[in-house]
Amino acid sequence: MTPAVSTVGLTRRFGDFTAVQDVNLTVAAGQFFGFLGPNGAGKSTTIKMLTGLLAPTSGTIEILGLDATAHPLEVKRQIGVVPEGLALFGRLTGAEYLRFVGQMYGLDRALTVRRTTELLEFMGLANEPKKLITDYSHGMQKKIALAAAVIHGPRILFLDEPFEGVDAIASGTLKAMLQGMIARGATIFLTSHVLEIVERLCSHIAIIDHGRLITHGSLEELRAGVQTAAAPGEAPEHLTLEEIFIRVVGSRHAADAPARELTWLG
Ligand SMILES: Nc1ncnc2c1ncn2[C@@H]1O[C@H](COP(=O)(O)OP(=O)(O)OP(=O)(O)O)[C@@H](O)[C@H]1O
Repeated sequence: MTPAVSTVGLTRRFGDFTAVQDVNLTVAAGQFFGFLGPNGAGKSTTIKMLTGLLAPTSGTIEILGLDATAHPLEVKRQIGVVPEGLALFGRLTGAEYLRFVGQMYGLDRALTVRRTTELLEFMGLANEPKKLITDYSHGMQKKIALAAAVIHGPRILFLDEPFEGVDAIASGTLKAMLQGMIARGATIFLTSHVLEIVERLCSHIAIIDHGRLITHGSLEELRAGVQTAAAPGEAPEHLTLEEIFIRVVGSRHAADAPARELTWLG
């Protein structure tokens, strides 16, 4: 089956600095994929390239079998994105913004209006219809960005830190929505530092560090990769994703860790 996302040698430089280096990544269609890494590892830069917000320096990207550079519009029709910086139109109300986005995707007016109403209610944003997006709280802005990313029914959803700043109740609703999309055959590509959520939602994981992909596979494969051999008769350790992440990434950073005590603090 054609992968949802496939990159070969994906690289992005900013001047002399290489933010993403030679990344070969495959995400099968229908996967709930978690893209992890420490701060500054290259996650947002990679998502921006996959979604056409940033040009790669070199390498290729295929989205659902389409070359993303050669077919940018076809690709954009199939994907939804909640980028790092959200990029909303603050002077519009939530409803105005969703109607605008729906029409940009070519949905007819009646469908756009229907989905706008459904999405605002679903996200708990229907109570203050006159409020401008610029006056939304951070969590509300995340929700309207997510609503805009799904209004056209994308086959792949790219989410950069979707749960950051979203309250527990809304986060439960969002998780249910994402799981529903997966059940109906969509692919979700997600970055998050909340590893507990990633562990609960994602079946496949990649970890990037200093711009390079360091591991890539199902959660079970990652677990097996770092598992210490169990003694005969002893059950193998059941490592959480957080423990796996710390073992894989932490060991690479141990050498450059600063002194662990701030003696002037009390
Ligand atoms: N426009 C830019 N110009 C120069 N450097 C950049 C630019 N964008 C990103 N970088 C650098 O590229 C590296 C990767 O950044 P990126 O935002 O992709 O990291 P990230 O993994 O998303 O981090 P975080 O988890 O902190 O959001 C960082 O060192 C960052 O400073």
